[in-house]
Parts: sequence; C-alpha cells; structure tokens
Amino acid sequence: MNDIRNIAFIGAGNMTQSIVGGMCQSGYPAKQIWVSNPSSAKLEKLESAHGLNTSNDNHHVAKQADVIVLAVKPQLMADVCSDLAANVDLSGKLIITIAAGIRIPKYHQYLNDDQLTVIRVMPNTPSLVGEGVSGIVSDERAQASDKDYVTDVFNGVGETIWVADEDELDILGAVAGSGPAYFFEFMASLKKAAVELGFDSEKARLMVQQTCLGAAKMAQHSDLSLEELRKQVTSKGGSTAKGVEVYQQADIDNISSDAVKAAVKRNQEMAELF
Ligand SMILES: NC(=O)C1=CN([C@@H]2O[C@H](COP(=O)(O)OP(=O)(O)OC[C@H]3O[C@@H](n4cnc5c(N)ncnc54)[C@H](O)[C@@H]3O)[C@@H](O)[C@H]2O)C=CC1
Ligand SMILES: O=C(O)[C@@H]1CCC=N1
Repeated sequence: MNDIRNIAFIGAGNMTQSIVGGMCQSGYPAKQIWVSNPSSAKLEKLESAHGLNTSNDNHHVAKQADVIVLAVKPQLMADVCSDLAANVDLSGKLIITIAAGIRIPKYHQYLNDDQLTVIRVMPNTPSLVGEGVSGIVSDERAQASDKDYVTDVFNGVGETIWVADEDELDILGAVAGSGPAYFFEFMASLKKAAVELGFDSEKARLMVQQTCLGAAKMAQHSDLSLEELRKQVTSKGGSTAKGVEVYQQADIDNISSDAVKAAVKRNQEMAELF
C-alpha cells in the first residue's frame, strides 16, 4: 500500500492483537503503529513481537496518530470516546471502530463532533494469519482516500467486503466476525469424537485442523458449489453418507440459521444498549 499513515489502536485485546500482528506481517511499518491499553502485559508482548509503539495513555497514542482505531468492548465505548474527545484534538483524524453493534451516529455523539469521519469495520481474528474477513461501512462523510486506506489496511490482513449499510454489517458480523468461534466449536467437537474413539489429543487435533484447512482451501480454489464439494466426498452407500445423515437429521441448516440470527439480534441489542 502507498498510503501509510500513523495509526493508533485504543485497546490491546484479542482483536487488536490479531489486526496489528497481521499488519506487521504484511509489511505495515511497525514504527507507525501505536497501541494503548490500561495494563502493560499485552503491550509488552506486542512491543517485543513487532517493535511497535505502546503506551498506557490513550491520549498519548491518539495524539501521535492520523487514524484512531477504537478497539474496546462496546460497553466501554461511550466513556473511552468522551474521554478522548475531551483531551485530544480529533479534527482531521480518521476514526475507525471495530466494535460490534454501535452505530456511526453514536460515535459522533460520544466524540462530540458530527463532522468526524467514522468508518466501521467488522474484522475477525484470523486477520492474525492474513486470513481475516473484514466487513466495512461508512457514511457519506468518508472521502474516497479514507475508504481506500481502510480497504488497503484490512486487505493486508485478509479479504474485505464493503456492505451497503450498518444492518448488513450486523449480519456480516454474525457470520464472519463470530464465525471463527463457530468453526472452533465444531472443530473441538470433532476432535472430542476422535479422542472418545481412542486417538490421543495431539493426533486428533492435527487431523481436525488439517481437514478444516484442506476443506477451506478446496472451497477457495474450486468453482464447484459447497454442496458439490460435499457430494464429492460422499460415496453412495459409503461411510461419509452415514456421518452426513446424522448432521442433516440434527438439522444443521436450522442450527446455523438460529445461531446467526441470535448473533444478529445481540448486535442489534448492543446498538441500543451502548
Ligand atoms: N474478538 C473478536 O473476534 C472480535 C471483536 N470485535 C470487537 O472488537 C472490540 C474488542 O474486542 P476484543 O479484542 O475481543 O476484546 P478484549 O477484551 O480482548 O480487548 C479489549 C481491550 O481493551 C482494553 N481496555 C479496557 N478499557 C480500556 C480503556 N479505557 N482504554 C483502552 N483500552 C481499554 C482491555 O484491557 C482489553 O485489553 C469489541 O468492541 C468487539 O466487539 C469485532 C470483531 C471480532
Ligand atoms: O462477540 C462479539 O461481540 C465480537 C463481535 C464479533 C466477534 N466478537
């Protein structure tokens, strides 16, 4: 990317660690990345892994930056934003928020400036290994150069999907933002099944993670539908058919549909609550 800006992350949690890890891996200069967090342990880890800049002071990192990424829990967002607005001149800075739920107009309210450009991104943790999915949405205040910058940063850590509005971002978040948790849950259950039948934990994990990776890569590189790819494994009268039948009898489509709807609903609730 050509447009490298000074960028500050407020909050050094799981998602920030994934994004900045992926950014550094993709060549974003660590010296232009600042991260703040109230406690030091996560900062020390980030600093020693990547050589980026850290501080316990949100104001300090925000002052260094052209771009501020709000990466605290939704519950804390109002307080963190009001505190920044009261102590840092934010005019001209691009605000990115990765929090679930909270809508753009709330940021204008919390940051006490309705002229600020706020771009919402809904990333996921595989950004750490350059395989993230990030949904992005902005309002009409965002300039093309800001949208391009955000797209480039998150393309550096995976795929980006611009969505039409914030309702769509709630849905993308419920599928892709939360999605790694669904896959880990499924992988853990498959691993447990292998262990139950006698495999040691290490071998069980290896066979599950490699199968998951292989299936994802086949989906990525094939023109076939996911159903076709599934059929290729399912020999008539064979063993897979028996296994797949169990999932279908448990109505896996409905389970996924209910899971995504429950997550969307929580995103909508968080939009109201915080
Ligand atoms: N974890 C995930 O997979 C995803 C998370 N998100 C969003 O990212 C945001 C952060 O989530 P996580 O990283 O999972 O949470 P986390 O709890 O791992 O990290 C939040 C961090 O903020 C720090 N913090 C608390 N108060 C602070 C303050 N006043 N100033 C600065 N930092 C403060 C905490 O010490 C913690 O390190 C949330 O809003 C969440 O909705 C979005 C997509 C995916
Ligand atoms: O669980 C959450 O609320 C966040 C948003 C998507 C993934 N983690």
